[in-house]
Order: sequence, then structure tokens, then C-alpha cells
Amino acid sequence: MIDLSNVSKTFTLHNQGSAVIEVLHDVCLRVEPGECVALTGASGAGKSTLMRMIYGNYMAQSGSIVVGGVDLVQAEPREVIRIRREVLGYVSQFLRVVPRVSTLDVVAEPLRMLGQPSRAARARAQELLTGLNIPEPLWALSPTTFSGGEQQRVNIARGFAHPYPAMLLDEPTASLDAANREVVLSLIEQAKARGAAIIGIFHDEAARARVCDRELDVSRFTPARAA
Ligand SMILES: Nc1ncnc2c1ncn2[C@@H]1O[C@H](COP(=O)(O)OP(=O)(O)OP(=O)(O)O)[C@@H](O)[C@H]1O
Repeated sequence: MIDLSNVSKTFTLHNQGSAVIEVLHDVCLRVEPGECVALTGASGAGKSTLMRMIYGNYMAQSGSIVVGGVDLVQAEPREVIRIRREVLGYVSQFLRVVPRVSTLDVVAEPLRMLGQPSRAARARAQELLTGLNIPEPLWALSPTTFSGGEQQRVNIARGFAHPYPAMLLDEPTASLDAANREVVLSLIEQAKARGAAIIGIFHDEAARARVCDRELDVSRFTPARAA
């Protein structure tokens, strides 16, 4: 479902004498449906860079990143957007808050974008917000003024609204209390059970041990460290 072959990434720092930093070299990784792989490695090894490349935010210099049958390295922007809408979910650490849109609509939006009727999309959003302990009086409000933890839970609800076949999770349990951490871990387990292929960064070691089938130490592909 997610298949990376010989993916390399170099940054050129144009404002610093065009210094070139090779961050990742020849990354190969295949994640099967129902499997969760944790990216590990020291700070600066390139975990976030790899996630951003898979999501198409950073361009890979070479190699292929095939998700849902499409090579995102070669794909047209329109095709990347389709894959993000239908196939590849991304739960980042922070919610991108859109002012004046209610929490319920923020969570229901990915389903509306896929053409689901508003009623069904909102029903699913309500189910997730209830499970993640967001009090009902907040649902009609924009999450702009919510606490950090509340925004994170709204973001998780939004990320899990659609049953994506592939998912990227960036520290999904960071700064959650025990009860909500448990809800998120079971959402991940349910996603695996329905066959989602998942790649995640988990600094929470117990969470990683519970939901991840294996680990990939990204430092293996960091040229400066390997040398
Ligand atoms: N946009 C960028 N421009 C230049 N260099 C970058 C850019 N993004 C990341 N890097 C560099 O790439 C390297 C890997 O960074 P990355 O954020 O992927 O590491 P990480 O493993 O996720 O670290 P952490 O665990 O601290 O979040 C770092 O040396 C960083 O400085």
C-alpha cells in the first residue's frame, strides 16, 4: 500500500552559500495493509522529512513513493491532491484552525470532500468527538480558542473521519491524558484491523510497542551519520 524505493532527499540552503545537506539516502520501505511501522532515530535523523516527502510536502530528489498505486514523486499536483483526499490521511501534531468553521464541520469536512451526505458526515464527526471527550457544547464553536489538547483531539477526530487505506501519524499521542491516549491507540488499532497501512512517529515508547509491528531506524539512511 505504501512502497518507497531508493528515496533520497537533499536540501540546498540558498541563503547560506548554497550549502547542500543530504538528509536521506536510498530509503526503501514497504508497508502492507494492516501494518504499522514506527520511524525511529535520533533527533535530526530525518523522520519528519521522510513523512513530509511521503505526503508530498517535500519533493524527493530521486526514487519512488507509491501510495494507492500512484508514484507521488512523479505525479501531477492534481493527482497528489486526489490521493490525499481518498487514500492517504495525515494526522499532524497541530490543527490548522480555520476561523468561523464549527468543530463539527472541521471534523466532517474530509467526508464532505468525498461526497458523503452532510448528515452522515456529521454523524460520524459526532461519534468521533464523543469518543475523544470533546464536550458537546463546544461542537458548534470554531476550535480557534480551544486548549492545545482539545485542538489535538479535534485534529485526530478529523484525521480518522475517513477510513483511509494509508495513514501518516506524527506523534498522535503527544500531550494527551491517559484516557484520551487510550482512545487514540484504539483508533489506530481499529484502522489496522480494517487494513490501513500506517507509518508513524511515536516518542511515546509504550504506545509504539503496542501499535507498531516494526521499527525503521531512519539514521540508517542518513549519510552523515552512516559515514
Ligand atoms: N526545510 C528544510 N530546509 C533545510 N534543512 C532541513 C529542512 N527540513 C529539515 N531539514 C534538516 O534535515 C534534517 C532532518 O530533520 P527532521 O526534522 O526530518 O529530523 P527528525 O528526525 O524529524 O528530528 P526530530 O526528532 O528532532 O523532530 C535536519 O538536519 C534538519 O536541519
